[in-house]
Amino acid sequence: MKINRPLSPHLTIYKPQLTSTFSIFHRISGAFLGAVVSLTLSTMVFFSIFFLRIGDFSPTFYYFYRYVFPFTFYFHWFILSVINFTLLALCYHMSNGIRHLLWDLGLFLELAKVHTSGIIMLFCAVCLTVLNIIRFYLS
Ligand code: HEM
Repeated sequence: MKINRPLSPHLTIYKPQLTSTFSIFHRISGAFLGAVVSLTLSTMVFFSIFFLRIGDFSPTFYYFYRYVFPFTFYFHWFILSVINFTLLALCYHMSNGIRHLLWDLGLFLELAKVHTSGIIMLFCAVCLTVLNIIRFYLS
């Protein structure tokens, strides 16, 4: 029997909520950070093995820069976008992660406090991101 009803979890009929939106972005930022970390590590492993320098993960590795330089020269806009986006994801994930850890301690679990801590978390995440991006460009 085919019933033409929407499937659970009915995302399209829900009014967007602060709680669910922050939760979804916590997962998305966690997955994004995981992808960035594993891609960075696997690139380093690849270069280490490729030049028979197995186990050398040092970013001061000469050949790493020699072959990566042309790429960074032509695609610097892409690399800078990934770095800035990673900083945003990390600052958001860390700020919201601290909020999660406070909940795990049994703190701020009332609905009003969940909303207030969400606004504070967003403010901290934006400030941290801006400060980190300024620091990145000044260094
Ligand atoms: C590169 C660093 C990080 C990566 C790759 C990462 C990745 C992840 C992923 C994939 C999840 C699962 C998300 C889900 O399934 O909903 C997660 C959850 C979590 N992360 Fe991170 N994370 C990182 C850094 C941090 C930092 C710095 C904090 C600091 C507080 C943090 C706190 C948490 C917490 C508390 C959870 C559990 C949230 C829950 O109970 O649902 N993470 N992380």
